[in-house]
Amino acid sequence: MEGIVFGTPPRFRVPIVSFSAAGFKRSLPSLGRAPWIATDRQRKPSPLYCAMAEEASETKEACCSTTAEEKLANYVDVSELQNENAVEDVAEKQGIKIRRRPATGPPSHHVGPFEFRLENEGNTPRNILEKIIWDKDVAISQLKERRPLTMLKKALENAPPVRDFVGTLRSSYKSTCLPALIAEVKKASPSRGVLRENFDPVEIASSYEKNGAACISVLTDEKYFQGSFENLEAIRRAGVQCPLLCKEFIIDAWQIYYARSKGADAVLLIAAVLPDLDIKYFTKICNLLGLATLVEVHNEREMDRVLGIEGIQLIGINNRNLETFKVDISNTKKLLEGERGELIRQRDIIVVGESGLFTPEDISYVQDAGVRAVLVGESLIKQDDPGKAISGLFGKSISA
Ligand SMILES: O=C(O)c1ccccc1NCC(=O)[C@H](O)[C@H](O)COP(=O)(O)O
Repeated sequence: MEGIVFGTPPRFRVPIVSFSAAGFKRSLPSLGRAPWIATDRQRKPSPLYCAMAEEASETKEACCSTTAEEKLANYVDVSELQNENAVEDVAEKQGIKIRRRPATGPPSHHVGPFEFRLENEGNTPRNILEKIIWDKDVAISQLKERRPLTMLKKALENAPPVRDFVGTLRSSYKSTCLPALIAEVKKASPSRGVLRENFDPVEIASSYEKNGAACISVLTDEKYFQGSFENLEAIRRAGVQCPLLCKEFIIDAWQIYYARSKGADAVLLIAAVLPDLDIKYFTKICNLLGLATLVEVHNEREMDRVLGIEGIQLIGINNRNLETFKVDISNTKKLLEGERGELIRQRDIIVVGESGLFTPEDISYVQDAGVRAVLVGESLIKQDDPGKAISGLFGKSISA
């Protein structure tokens, strides 16, 4: 039975819950036709729609000939959006298990003389990735208050020119016949704790560049990776020429503008977190800003979803399960076998092998699987001189 509302005194008002075979299951009333029509206090307008509406309305100012609606329609097939039920419903249909934010209300509810606990529902993240996303959702809301999109767009007028992230990977692969290296500036991580106490991001990035890295990945999440946007900006300002990937958990278009304003040349979009429409729209924003997008997958379903999205040039296969932390480099081989690999080759999509790469044998293994770039953090950052460790990773020097 759906939607039983208990007749409780106002101060114990509980969200609509429903009984189900699995015990109490919080049933959210399905949304109206557009995802931004919130019928539950937890449902905020989807960042996707807000960004589109904001972008469209701003564009309306910029070029009055194009109406906001026309601009909106240019980005995505608006009917997709209007037909979209709850963001969560769409995510569920696409196999996305990461919920964008906690369900409403405390984990336990009093109904008359009874106390009901909605175990495993509501406000307990199921894994670290979901916890990271929930915290990110709150943090971005606060950042947007302080630095509205209009301010960011103004700041972009003075941003350094964007560098060609994808083109640099292609050139590197062509000149060395080895996977291009995206070397990662990462102080800590949830799975490995602090990787490097003596952490000077500019020194590390410069050493990576000197020893043949094609591009550099910079963790900007503070809470779980001890990274920062200041690190990204400092590396850019220090004169490092390698194109920079802003390694951030992107859930809102605002973050893309912010990354660009801090000197990023590419951003990461995680298929385990973002529905297809978000990936599609965020990729369009990146194209508008000249940024590359690295769309990260971990399983076949995510790979098939991303291959169904037009305009994707760069796909990262993460060998690390971001929910369990299990690392298995055979995951790269598995996702590049058969038709998937064929389609990727036909489209000339660059695949990046990510995580768990430590030896020349690991590099050969993923290269034989079909990757033309690798993203490596731990095996380099833990060495005394992370840059000098690059030759050990490839079995020879890759610097020009
Ligand atoms: O590394 C983690 O613990 C982690 C946890 C949750 C989300 C993302 C996480 N890592 C990001 C990465 O994927 C790695 O930093 C990157 O692929 C490099 O991996 P490695 O070479 O194994 O450091």
